[in-house]
Amino acid sequence: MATRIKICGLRTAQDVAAAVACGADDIGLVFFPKSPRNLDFDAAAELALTVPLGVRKVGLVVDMDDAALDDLLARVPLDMLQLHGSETPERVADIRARSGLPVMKAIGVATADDLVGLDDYMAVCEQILVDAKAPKDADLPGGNGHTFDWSVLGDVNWKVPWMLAGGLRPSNVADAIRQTGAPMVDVSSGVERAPGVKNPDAIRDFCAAVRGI
Ligand SMILES: O=C(O)c1ccccc1N[C@@H]1O[C@H](COP(=O)(O)O)[C@@H](O)[C@H]1O
Repeated sequence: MATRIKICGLRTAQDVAAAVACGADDIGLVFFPKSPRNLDFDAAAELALTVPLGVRKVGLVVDMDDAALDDLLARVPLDMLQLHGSETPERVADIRARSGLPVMKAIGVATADDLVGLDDYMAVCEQILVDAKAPKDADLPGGNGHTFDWSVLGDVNWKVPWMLAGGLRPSNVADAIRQTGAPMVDVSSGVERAPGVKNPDAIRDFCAAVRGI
């Protein structure tokens, strides 16, 4: 089966067109004010109109409260939520019920210890995203371009579909897939020319590297 590709942090119609032209399956819209990829809800609603049917629009949120979440869902047509904060399994279940959308929970990984609570999350969400754990002093909990030791994923008994993220780039994504067997990959900073500014050539190279496996 073809590896599913998500390109995250798209901010313009040109970004969307580049990702779609290269065969991206999912596009990520970031709703986190500290991020250089942040979108306000009006801009996201407009951008969503440019995404063809069949390409999944994933809304990335970080510990968003119910009021903001309700507002987001009322204004932007999303197909999935990516929870990239410190949401507990109970909060993930709440958001899933409240939103009625499939939910992907991000887990930050540095060592195998970070995977200890994984079963509790797999019980309450449709999909898991494994990302590099952000450094303690980082402004962002993801989107930092850091990789992690992929070998720690070797012993995981996956009970839901999973996606690999964290420092993926055109030059390492094929190795990452070969080493981990990831069925889905996600990239943000690895296909940018500057924080929040996507590079269409890098998006093309990334997708070609994935499809070339
Ligand atoms: O991209 C962001 O700005 C971001 C902000 C807050 C949380 C997560 C964010 N991005 C996600 O982080 C991973 C890894 O990104 P990168 O490829 O290492 O830059 C990815 O899942 C993004 O969706």
